[in-house]
Amino acid sequence: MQNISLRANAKLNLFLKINGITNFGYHDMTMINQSISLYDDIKITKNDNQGIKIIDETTDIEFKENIMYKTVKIINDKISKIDVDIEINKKIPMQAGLGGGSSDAAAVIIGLDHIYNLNLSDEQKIDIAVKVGADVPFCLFGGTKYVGGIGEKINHIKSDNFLFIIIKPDENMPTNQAFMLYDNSEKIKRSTDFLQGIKNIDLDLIRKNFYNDFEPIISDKFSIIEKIKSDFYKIGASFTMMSGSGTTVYAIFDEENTRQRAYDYLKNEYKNIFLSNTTKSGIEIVSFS
Ligand SMILES: C[C@](O)(CO)[C@H](O)COP(=O)(O)OP(=O)(O)OC[C@H]1O[C@@H](n2ccc(N)nc2=O)[C@H](O)[C@@H]1O
Ligand SMILES: Nc1ncnc2c1ncn2[C@@H]1O[C@H](COP(=O)(O)OP(=O)(O)OP(=O)(O)O)[C@@H](O)[C@H]1O
Repeated sequence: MQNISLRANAKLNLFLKINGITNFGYHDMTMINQSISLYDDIKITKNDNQGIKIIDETTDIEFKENIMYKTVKIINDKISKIDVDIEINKKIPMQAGLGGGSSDAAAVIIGLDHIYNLNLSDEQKIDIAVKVGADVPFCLFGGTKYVGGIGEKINHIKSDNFLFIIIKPDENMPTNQAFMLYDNSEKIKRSTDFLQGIKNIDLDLIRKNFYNDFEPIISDKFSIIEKIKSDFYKIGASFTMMSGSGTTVYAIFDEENTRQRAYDYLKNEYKNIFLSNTTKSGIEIVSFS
């Protein structure tokens, strides 16, 4: 195999609780994550001993700063010599709580495993993934997952197919700063007890019990979060919440008609607005040769 094209799907956090700080400074989390049909296109092509090249005309990220470069380097240094050109067409908004960079990294792990016949086990993939970023293990699998630890404990759960609208406001929120704001804030006591034994995620459960510990803190900083939520509810959303460390806000709609009407209306006010559905995996292989 000489090349492989993949879709790296974004994620939404349907539920996010921060349990505390671990010994090495990262946070222990309880999350329910969902991969969605908003994706970056990635093409990996073997080159002839030309090293690692990232071809990206869609962002200003310096190529050695790209999370995909870091990912290839880990595999190159620990597992097998890698010489590839990686082309990316970036469509997932950045610093958004959508796990875009993490999904690109996961696509690189899966793509290299295929074209270099590395035969990596799930454990080996997770091991590489967690070195790159806390959200990368989830992105390797995607679908609907109960995620624990700093992001490396992944368990499958069933869920409905949800109809989303996603709005990314102009404001950005770097993840490390969001955790710092959380650490310095007054904590709201929350419980994850109700999650014990849950086998199926449906809209009713989400509406009654789900929350995101980052939401009140990031909403305090950016009033646009509450404005988007209020606009979503006014136009018929069944549930709306901020994703991850922000600033993206998503809404779930019961009916396709209501969602389409809401989208047609809200797109006049918000330029980064996306219709999106659930996907069963985080990374999809489109073609190879
Ligand atoms: C907020 C979430 O996006 C929710 O899905 C993730 O927990 C964050 O995952 P991520 O962006 O892949 O995180 P990383 O790139 O590994 O880390 C960015 C920064 O977030 C903080 N961080 C991240 C994950 C975690 N469990 N505890 C942390 O404290 C660390 O300060 C780190 O420097
Ligand atoms: N391939 C990439 N895609 C996106 N960001 C990248 C990439 N490589 C490096 N980065 C850097 O990582 C930063 C944020 O990454 P990303 O978009 O994954 O975060 P996010 O949207 O906050 O997601 P989350 O908080 O859910 O992990 C960007 O500002 C950018 O500088």
